[in-house]
Amino acid sequence: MNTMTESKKTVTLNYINGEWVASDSEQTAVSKNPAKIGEDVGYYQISSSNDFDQAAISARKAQKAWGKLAGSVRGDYLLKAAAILEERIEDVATAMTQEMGKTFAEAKGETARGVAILRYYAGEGMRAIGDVIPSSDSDALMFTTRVPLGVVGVITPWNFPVAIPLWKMAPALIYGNAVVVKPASDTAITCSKVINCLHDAGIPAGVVNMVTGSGAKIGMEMVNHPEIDAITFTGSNTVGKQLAHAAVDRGIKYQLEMGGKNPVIVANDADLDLAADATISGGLKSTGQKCTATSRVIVHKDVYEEFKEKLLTKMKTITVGDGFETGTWMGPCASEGQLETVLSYIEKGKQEGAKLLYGGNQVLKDQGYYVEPTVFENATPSMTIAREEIFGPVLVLLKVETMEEALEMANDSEYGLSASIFTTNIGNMLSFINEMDAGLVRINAESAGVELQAPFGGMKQSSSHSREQGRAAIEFFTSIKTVFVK
Ligand SMILES: NC(=O)C1=CN([C@@H]2O[C@H](COP(=O)(O)OP(=O)(O)OC[C@H]3O[C@@H](n4cnc5c(N)ncnc54)[C@H](O)[C@@H]3O)[C@@H](O)[C@H]2O)C=CC1
Ligand SMILES: O=C(O)CCC(=O)C(=O)O
Repeated sequence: MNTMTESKKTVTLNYINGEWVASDSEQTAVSKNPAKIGEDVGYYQISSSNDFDQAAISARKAQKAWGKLAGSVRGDYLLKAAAILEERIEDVATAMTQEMGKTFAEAKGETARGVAILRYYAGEGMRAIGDVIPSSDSDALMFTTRVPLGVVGVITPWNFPVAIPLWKMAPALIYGNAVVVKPASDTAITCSKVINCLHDAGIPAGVVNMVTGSGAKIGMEMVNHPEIDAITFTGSNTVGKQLAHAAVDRGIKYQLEMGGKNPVIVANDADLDLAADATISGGLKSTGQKCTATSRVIVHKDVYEEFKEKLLTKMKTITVGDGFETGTWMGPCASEGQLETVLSYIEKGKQEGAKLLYGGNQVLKDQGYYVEPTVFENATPSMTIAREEIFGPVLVLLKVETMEEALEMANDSEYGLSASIFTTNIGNMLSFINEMDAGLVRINAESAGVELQAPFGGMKQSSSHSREQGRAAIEFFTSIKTVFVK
């Protein structure tokens, strides 16, 4: 059981060496429902250094035998976990909607994606892990193989509390690593339900561990711990950079997926209904809390007014509310802190002279942390709302004279995660594919929408220039060994 009952409270436990255990700090914190002020979802452990130490040591011990299993045997555990997660979709998605506010439909979709991730990486256990390379010595055999890194520390955010832990843990595990995961506190309960699926699948004790608590404490201990051989992180740039410095100091491998300020270009030959729908879906689904969310909408002057009208008409139909209620299209911000951040960016946009076209207000104040879908125009590329990641349902319209200017503006960002263009012109498409500095470029499709079997990651400040997901994950979670036999 991943929980215990204490004074009528449901308390989520840490998972260390195959057992659900309370922290020796004897302290817990509450996970709150952002859709209902005052409703507690449950409690999680505020872990101590000793808890983390135990988890890391257990992982080290377990990794030795785990790494020696055949890939197909490791894959069988992932397949079992996938089947269990699939049976528990409603329960896991319920916890997700309660903890971070995503609509129940989105939460079920994400959990189903988690199932697919486990199945995809189970298959990786049977695929090639090396090449035979002709040696200059004709009597020798030379080839590459791949070995696990050892114990991988996994630090995850709250915005995809099932998919992100799984797209990091599943490849780590299939390639023979053990893991210690520290989930975001806001979604610790959801993550514990995912870990419970691996536990119920019978994964050997110590191969998977979860320790909840403060990022500043447990996260930093993780990167500095001698039993941790690599760190994979998704979250803010500030934290990512701190982790990178610490990882470099220790000489361990690290992988960071961080922010985005993702542009959409709407050309004068675009299908404007498609562009407006995709801008809304890409920018406002999950209340804009995706690193791939559309944020800057760069529109050619010839179609600017028509596109704007279509966008506004569609935006006005968006219903904001509790993600469990039928008819809700957009849930609350994930936490009070996140709501405050979004409102402060909206305020800054107004102060710096952008025109608020629609939204901008906190709504349903007495119920939860809700904000209206919001769009600005008359913004300049140097304004804060056009430069910084907002991580909320805020779009910024920018008008351009030419396609060259559009591409230049799209690239004028410290980030380079994802980008879209809406056009019917092959020349525009090709220029965008070749010249857009982003890890994910999408033509006539929204900027969000990552496929688990394809590489995912950003350019510039959006990532550590590595890629996760798909076959690309093997590059981070293994080391190449070149073997020469004579
Ligand atoms: N790229 C993405 O998908 C995400 C981006 N963000 C961005 O970050 C902003 C703030 O969100 P937060 O949840 O506060 O992100 P964060 O970067 O603080 O948290 C992400 C994870 O890192 C952990 N963490 C926090 N401080 C740490 C430290 N010093 N050392 C090691 N681990 C640490 C957290 O506990 C959590 O598990 C958002 O508004 C958004 O702009 C947040 C979440 C996901
Ligand atoms: O767009 C997606 O599906 C994934 C987004 C993501 O990785 C993130 O927000 O951290």
